[in-house]
Amino acid sequence: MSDAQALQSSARADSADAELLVVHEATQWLSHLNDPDTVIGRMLRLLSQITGLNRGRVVLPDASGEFMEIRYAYGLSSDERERGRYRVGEGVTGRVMRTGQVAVVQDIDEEPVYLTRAVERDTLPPETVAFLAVPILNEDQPMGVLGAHRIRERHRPLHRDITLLRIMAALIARVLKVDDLIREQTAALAEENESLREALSSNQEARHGILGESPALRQAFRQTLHVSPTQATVLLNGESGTGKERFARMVHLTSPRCDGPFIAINCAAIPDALLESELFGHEKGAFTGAVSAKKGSVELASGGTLFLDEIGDLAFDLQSKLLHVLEKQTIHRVGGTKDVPVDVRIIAATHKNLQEAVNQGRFRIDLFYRLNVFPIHLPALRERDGDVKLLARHFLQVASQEFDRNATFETGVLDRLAAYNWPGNIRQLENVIKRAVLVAQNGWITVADIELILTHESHVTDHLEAGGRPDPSASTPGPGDPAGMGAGNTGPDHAPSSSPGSSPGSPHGQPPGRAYRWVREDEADALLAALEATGGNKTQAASRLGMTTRQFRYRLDKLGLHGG
Ligand SMILES: Nc1ncnc2c1ncn2[C@@H]1O[C@H](COP(=O)(O)OP(=O)(O)OP(=O)(O)O)[C@@H](O)[C@H]1O
Repeated sequence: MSDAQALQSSARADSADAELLVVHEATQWLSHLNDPDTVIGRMLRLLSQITGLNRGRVVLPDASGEFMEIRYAYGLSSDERERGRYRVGEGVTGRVMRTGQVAVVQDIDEEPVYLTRAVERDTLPPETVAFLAVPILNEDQPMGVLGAHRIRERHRPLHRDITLLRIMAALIARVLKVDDLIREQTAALAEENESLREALSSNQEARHGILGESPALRQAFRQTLHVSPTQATVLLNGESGTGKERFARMVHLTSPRCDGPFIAINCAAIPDALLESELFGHEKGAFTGAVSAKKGSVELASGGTLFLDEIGDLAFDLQSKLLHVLEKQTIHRVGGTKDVPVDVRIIAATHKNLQEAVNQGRFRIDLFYRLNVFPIHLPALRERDGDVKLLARHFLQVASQEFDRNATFETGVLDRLAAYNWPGNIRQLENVIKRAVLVAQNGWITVADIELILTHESHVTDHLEAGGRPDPSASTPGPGDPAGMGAGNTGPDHAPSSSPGSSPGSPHGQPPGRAYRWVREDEADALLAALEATGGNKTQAASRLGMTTRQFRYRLDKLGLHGG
């Protein structure tokens, strides 16, 4: 039966019929339990329209449990609803909530406990008005109050109205209980959903070898996932060893170009004269030694992604040529006469403040704008709250497997590691853990082992600082990579003489803004011992010392050792 039909019927109904009608209708709506606004709203409307119990309201405790507020009502304005706020125990409604007993106020004008707070007296009929309030009970405990006004001079006996209100309160209790249950379950599902989403996203991070829970890292991760599906050029900025290449690979692997090539070039590692042909290729006979034509990295990366590390070190004339690639998607091979079309996405990285390099006239502003379309800052390890311990545990596991050891951190080691400043960031931490695994006695990495390694690290730092350094424009506040024996930047990849950014004023002819670790005489023993232990296998010996084979060879060479 519709509400309108119910109303028509009410005109004919005597008082008993009216009660039955209300109860019958109310139970019909219980199938809409998941919508308490509608169900309770309709119940209150029926009470008013059929039985004359007016301005019905359901008053429930708020989140504090100390106050009650009108949550559902019929015939009250929004102002009146808002005013209907009572402390538990206060007024008639508050008392019903506290005692769990029915309250009958025969004449609201005569009852001092009645507050006249929600509905002002002059908005009510002039004749005597009664107020009835019944508890809404959940297993005998009041969970709220149902109240309504009643004109006292009427034919329906009071006790029948009270009974009707009690029945309605019982039905409302059901509705509210189900609503609570739905809310609880929805919150639990939302929480589960959130943790699944988190797990999924950290799985994705793990899949790309990027570990870390710190907000700073997760922000960089989110930005990366946001930009990767597009074709936008990305500029990664962060100190050495913060994972710029890792992130560049992730952009590629999560982009539509993932099936194409990923080519990485370190602009600081290749002399200017070679870098042009390395990037753009050359034609046969373009220069002495160009015995055949060769494609450059930009061409080789066509259909995929080109990662240009240390872009701040790119020589000025090459900056123009790179700009040309970005603008025209064509390249010009050295010694060539025609433009070759390419389809490449560029990701650049720098540890320098490029904006400052632009201000100082060392970097083209137009190229800067082209590259800086979507900058992502990779936080230094010391800015990644909690990540040192997480990464240390990870590298311990990796190094233990690599060196076939079963190493464990002694208590206190993780705290010591977390307190260190890590100027060489994740690469430095990785190398420190490798070395710790190698020196560990009986499988225990002690605080003393770590102290020793970190002291060595600090000496390297001091050495670098004493040797002069950082370009004030560098974003790196400390030495770029004092990562000790295995420092990734040491060696031919970063040979000072090969840097196009070398400045005559920089110490040892190092490129500005980057600190390099020099090969130390006292490393000779360690190199030879590693060689001996691995039967002369340089790859394994390098790995024992946490270096690449190239770095290992470079050191042997510099120290005049030939290692068999
Ligand atoms: N979030 C990470 N989780 C685990 N390993 C990481 C993470 N970030 C970087 N690494 C590791 O740290 C080392 C340095 O990373 P990467 O070479 O990407 O740094 P980079 O910023 O490009 O350094 P550089 O500027 O010196 O080239 C690598 O061995 C890399 O695998």
